[in-house]
Amino acid sequence: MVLKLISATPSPYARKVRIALAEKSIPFELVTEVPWDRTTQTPQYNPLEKLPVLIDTEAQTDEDRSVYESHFILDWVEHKFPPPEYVSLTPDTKGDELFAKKVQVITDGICDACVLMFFEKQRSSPSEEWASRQRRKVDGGLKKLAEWVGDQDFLVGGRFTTADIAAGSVLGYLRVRFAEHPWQDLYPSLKRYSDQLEARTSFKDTVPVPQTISDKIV
Ligand SMILES: N[C@@H](CCC(=O)N[C@@H](CS(=O)(=O)O)C(=O)NCC(=O)O)C(=O)O
Repeated sequence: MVLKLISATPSPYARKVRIALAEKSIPFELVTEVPWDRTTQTPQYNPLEKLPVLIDTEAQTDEDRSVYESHFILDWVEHKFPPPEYVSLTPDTKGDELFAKKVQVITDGICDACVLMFFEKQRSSPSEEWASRQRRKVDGGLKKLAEWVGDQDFLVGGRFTTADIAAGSVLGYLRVRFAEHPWQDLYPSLKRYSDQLEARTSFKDTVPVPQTISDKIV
């Protein structure tokens, strides 16, 4: 199977997929773009016009060719590349597996609120109410994440799983996109947890980088 990933340098959602593929030693071609620029390829592969999109270049049908929505891409990768040939990123018990999906609900929700805040700030007259509503979601999500992490090294089952990929990706995104957010002072153990994840090769190789958006968006 020859895989191509459409990604963007700051994307916390795409970073999840890049980390998962790296941790499972699955080779892929990385295509980096800006999904808001008119040159984006995403509409060819995702009706929602969002990245990341994982493309199975050898698929027999268009339907099978594109995999989109980061949490689903992670499930798809785990399904298509199972143990023992590939490292498992899925927790061992059904209960832990369900919890790992719940973690992604919170982490993706924090990312979604960050993206909405980012674009609200681009508007000629940003709504303070709207921005503070999104900020509450970020703060509430981080509080929950800190509660779940506690003083553990991994979120579930005592080993590295998709839950840690999702949590590490959103914390790494905050470091770059919302450096002024005081989460590292508020939650020292969450900072310890994030620092430890950022030391993994798969994280070192995928640190988010801001992008330049050429076209008008909002
Ligand atoms: N829920 C989606 C969110 C993906 C998403 O919002 N991607 C952004 C890029 S980034 O925010 O991740 O950098 C995008 O393609 N936005 C284009 C658009 O929304 O039209 C996922 O988990 O994959």
